Amino acid sequence: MHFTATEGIEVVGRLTAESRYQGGPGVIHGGILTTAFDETQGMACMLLGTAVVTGHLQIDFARPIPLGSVLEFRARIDGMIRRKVYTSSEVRIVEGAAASDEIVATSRGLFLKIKPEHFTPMQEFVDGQPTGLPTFGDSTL
Ligand SMILES: CCCCCCCCCCCCCCCC(=O)SCCNC(=O)CCNC(=O)[C@H](O)C(C)(C)COP(=O)(O)OP(=O)(O)OC[C@H]1O[C@@H](n2cnc3c(N)ncnc32)[C@H](O)[C@@H]1OP(=O)(O)O
Repeated sequence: MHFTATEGIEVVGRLTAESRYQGGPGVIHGGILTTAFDETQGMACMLLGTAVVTGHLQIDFARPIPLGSVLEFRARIDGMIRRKVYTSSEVRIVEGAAASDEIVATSRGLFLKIKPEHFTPMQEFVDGQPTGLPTFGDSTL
């Protein structure tokens, strides 16, 4: 996914529901949608200039999303208390047969600010090369 910062602490990202993302027949898998929300809300947190990890994420799947749809995610920071960053996000189908202004799924997530050394104990278990800290704009999904 590629992300763009908009006004305030908000980001927008797009994802095409490709065939390999199928869950039920003809529709996107809920886990893929959940991952995309995680990525989008994590990217919103990056606007704070600090690393975070997801502590809690809850998704409401409001409508089935047909494969082939282009999805637009919007995420923002709702508030911060100590290391806790509260975020929310919603997604619409912006291209494809089911495109409309209707929100098809929503998400709320709690992210925790961490220090980079959070990942140090895990590095020796990585299968392959760790990719390092991400920069704002692109994620691996
Ligand atoms: C270095 C760069 C990294 C990446 C930079 C961003 C990159 C962006 C790019 C794209 C975006 C990617 C986005 C994907 C991001 C993942 O997918 S990360 C992978 C999935 N998440 C994890 O692996 C996290 C695993 N869990 C943990 O490591 C630890 O549980 C945590 C989350 C760090 C918290 O542990 P801790 O630091 O010991 O925190 P702790 O002191 O217990 O609690 C602090 C506060 O948080 C609250 N809290 C903690 N956990 C929870 C919870 N689950 N529910 C509710 N409250 C909680 C506590 O109650 C406490 O509250 P207060 O007392 O302050 O009121």
